[in-house]
Amino acid sequence: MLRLEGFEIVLGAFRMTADMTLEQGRKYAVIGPSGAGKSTLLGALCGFVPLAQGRLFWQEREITDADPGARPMTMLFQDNNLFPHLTVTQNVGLGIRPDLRLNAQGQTRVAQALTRVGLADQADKKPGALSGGQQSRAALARVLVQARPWVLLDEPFAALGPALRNEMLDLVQDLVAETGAGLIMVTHAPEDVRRIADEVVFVSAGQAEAPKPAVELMENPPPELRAYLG
Ligand SMILES: Nc1ncnc2c1ncn2[C@@H]1O[C@H](COP(=O)(O)OP(=O)(O)OP(=O)(O)O)[C@@H](O)[C@H]1O
Repeated sequence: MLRLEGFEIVLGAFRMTADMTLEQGRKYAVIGPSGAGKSTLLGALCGFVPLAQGRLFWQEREITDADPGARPMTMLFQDNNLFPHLTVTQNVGLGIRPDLRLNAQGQTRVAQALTRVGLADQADKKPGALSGGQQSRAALARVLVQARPWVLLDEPFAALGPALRNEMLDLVQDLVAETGAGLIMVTHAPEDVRRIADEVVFVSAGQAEAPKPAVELMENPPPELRAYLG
């Protein structure tokens, strides 16, 4: 369980609030207009964006001031954050040790993650030699080896075509189901919400609303959400 208690985030003229509990193992979509604060909210959870007020708890433990690396979450960005000069294996290995000095067990974990995402035969290539979908798979393998209780995705597959994006969403869905991780995913696509989310956090007008069941909300959106969905 992740508890956001009285969050207030202030970045220059921008201000937003959030107060909610996110249950372990559930899948949350974060949606809302451009500039509403979706990425900022994920940044605050990961410790990249400071809180002006509020506290963050994970399973009763306060982690408000914990370093990003000491938090129970991994973040995957749209550009996948792959290092072009490292091989796929090395990029995934970074998820275990930033200095890449992996022991045999670490190397096995990397190999297993690459097999799981279907990249075993691409392990020695550099990211530039992979397709967009394969790059996303490599980034997901790195998330997998980190084995954190929460996976945060910020519009991760927006650059992919619809079929490939659905394939990646299904893979993410399978991975979190296998590992028991919770998922928090920023997306602009209502079809992504329907495909993957249990619940929706709607961010608008300076507030991240507490999650609501996805099916109910998408079938019967309140006026603000209806205006956003168009
Ligand atoms: N470092 C910063 N300093 C000042 N303002 C910032 C900073 N980072 C973000 N902002 C502002 O915070 C607001 C929220 O930005 P954010 O990127 O979280 O929105 P978003 O909902 O993710 O938008 P999009 O859907 O377009 O990605 C924006 O008005 C943005 O300009």
